Amino acid sequence: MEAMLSVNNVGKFFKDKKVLDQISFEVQKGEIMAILGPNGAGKSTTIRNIMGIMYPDEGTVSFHNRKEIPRNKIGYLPEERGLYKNVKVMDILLYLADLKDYPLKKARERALEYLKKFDLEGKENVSVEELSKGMGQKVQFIASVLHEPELLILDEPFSGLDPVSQELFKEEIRKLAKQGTAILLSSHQMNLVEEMADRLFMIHKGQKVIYGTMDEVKTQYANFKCTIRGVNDLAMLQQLPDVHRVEQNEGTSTSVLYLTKEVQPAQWLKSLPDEINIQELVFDRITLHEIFIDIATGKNLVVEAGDLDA
Ligand SMILES: Nc1ncnc2c1ncn2[C@@H]1O[C@H](COP(=O)(O)OP(=O)(O)OP(=O)(O)O)[C@@H](O)[C@H]1O
Repeated sequence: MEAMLSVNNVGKFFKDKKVLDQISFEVQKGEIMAILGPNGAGKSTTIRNIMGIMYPDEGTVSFHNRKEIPRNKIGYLPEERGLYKNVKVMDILLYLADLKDYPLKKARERALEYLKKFDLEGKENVSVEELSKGMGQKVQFIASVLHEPELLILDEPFSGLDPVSQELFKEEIRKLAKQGTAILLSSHQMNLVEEMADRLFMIHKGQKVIYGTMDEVKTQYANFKCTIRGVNDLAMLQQLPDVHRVEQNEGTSTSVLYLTKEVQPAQWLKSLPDEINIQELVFDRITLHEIFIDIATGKNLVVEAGDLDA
């Protein structure tokens, strides 16, 4: 795979506080790479260092192995939304495309296609201030991709979108990756990340905690869990083999049994005692959402953490 963007041992200080420490990852051509982490973990600072809004105190950022980051090859949807208010939609799109040296005729054609695709047909002469929040976000997304960037950085692209618009964005992001765009996606919506990302980098307190493909992360970090509906005694469940932790929510008859890494699913299921009350049983792995909460809170659902050497 071809690395479009390489972040190498990046460190960043704000006064005496080190907010990024030895951050290294790559974004490859045609992949969706997610950058995740709790609030204040360092995601935006990482992105700002990539975008040249600020510069790393340690380490390097390179694009196609070159230190010069060509701005016209990058598309960026920042977390802070906001386009010039008193300008027509098409005018702002063409202005931004022109800043990226993109041919205007082609930009206009692509803008009209995108407006149609995002249900904004006929809005090209509407002033940006007349758009709803979601519509404004769609226009800003269009602005970030209009010039056919090789690397697209999307900071919380789904926030504030209705489910239909989320689907449109998802579809478009997947399509761009398929066409070869390298995509760096920052999002707190774990279900969407789980669905979309090929690889992920998780940062916590400015340091790497997970880096690998979604499959590797699931296999290595997402231990199995078994959800049983049925009235059962907590102590009995806790004594079952390979049970790491049991959660029972008050007022429901559902128990979630978190299992150890070594568990053999088929053997474990066979070993369940006859007296256990099972109305429903689901056996699956913990979700990315649970992995995230585990790391952010130290809840210890994930038994081991480290590098996947992806
Ligand atoms: N301009 C700044 N001056 C001083 N400290 C800063 C500055 N920008 C960010 N920080 C600090 O750097 C750390 C990382 O912040 P950053 O905004 O990168 O986190 P984040 O992962 O993007 O969080 P969120 O999910 O809340 O957007 C935080 O401790 C934050 O307080």
